[in-house]
Amino acid sequence: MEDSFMSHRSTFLLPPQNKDNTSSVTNYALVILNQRLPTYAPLLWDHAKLRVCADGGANRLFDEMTQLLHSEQPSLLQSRYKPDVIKGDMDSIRTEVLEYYKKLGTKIIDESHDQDTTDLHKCISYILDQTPDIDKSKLCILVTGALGGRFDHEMGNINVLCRFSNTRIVLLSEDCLIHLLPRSHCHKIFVQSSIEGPHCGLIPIGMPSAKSTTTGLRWDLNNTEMRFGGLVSTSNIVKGDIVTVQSDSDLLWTISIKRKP
Ligand SMILES: Nc1ncnc2c1ncn2[C@@H]1O[C@H](COP(=O)(O)OP(=O)(O)OP(=O)(O)O)[C@@H](O)[C@H]1O
Ligand SMILES: Cc1ncc(C[n+]2csc(CCO)c2C)c(N)n1
Repeated sequence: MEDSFMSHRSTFLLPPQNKDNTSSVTNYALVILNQRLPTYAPLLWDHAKLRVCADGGANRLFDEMTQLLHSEQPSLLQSRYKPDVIKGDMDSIRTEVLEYYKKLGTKIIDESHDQDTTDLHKCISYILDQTPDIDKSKLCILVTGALGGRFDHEMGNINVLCRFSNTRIVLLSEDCLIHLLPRSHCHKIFVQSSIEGPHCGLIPIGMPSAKSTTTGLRWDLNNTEMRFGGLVSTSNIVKGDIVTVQSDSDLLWTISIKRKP
């Protein structure tokens, strides 16, 4: 039974040398969206093997990484933190930023002809195209700037979780993270209490869930129904280091991220 659990660990919020070798994820990719970079962005950058900016996300990398790491010269930092790819409809990236990264060798993919998918969707498609099938189960895509800000963008970003429900994708803000718990699995969430929690939530997405069962929460669900207009589990609290979740519907898991003192 143990093997049928899908495990989740936010080790990407810990320095890479603290990474535990038991994790099923060995390959992180980073997508930077067009919202303020979180203070822990340099950490995510270090974990990632592939770094992609969604259109105006490149402006954030260019302007804000230097503010987060003020120990070094801005120009040095700008050339060190070079994205592998910038992809999107290119209506938000500044010309000077585009030219700067192009000169450094960043691949630029202009998809302004596609006005039916979001820049995040375009970036996820690119990362999946680059990942051999055999490696897809070890891939986890971290997305900064995905929450807070414009509500239509937030919902578009959550829709990407549903559209790519077979891919591990974590949406991040300064204050919390969100990912999908597909109904196909029982889930074991290893809470890294030094950096996340205790506030958390479980939210049915797309359809009501007739039966969800959890362990490890202050207000556990016990074959409980959740639906919008009825009960959804917000403002819950993790009790210990492991939370388990089982449901007949896909659920969103969200947990707070602790601010550095
Ligand atoms: N305020 C926000 N809240 C949440 N996500 C955002 C926000 N702003 C941008 N994003 C994300 O960053 C991506 C790139 O942002 P960018 O501003 O380049 O998008 P855009 O295509 O120009 O958006 P729009 O044309 O709707 O303003 C968006 O596709 C979205 O996923
Ligand atoms: C029904 C419908 N609603 C909205 C859009 C607009 N839209 C959705 S994604 C996107 C690209 C943003 O970078 C744009 C402009 C559409 N095409 N179809």
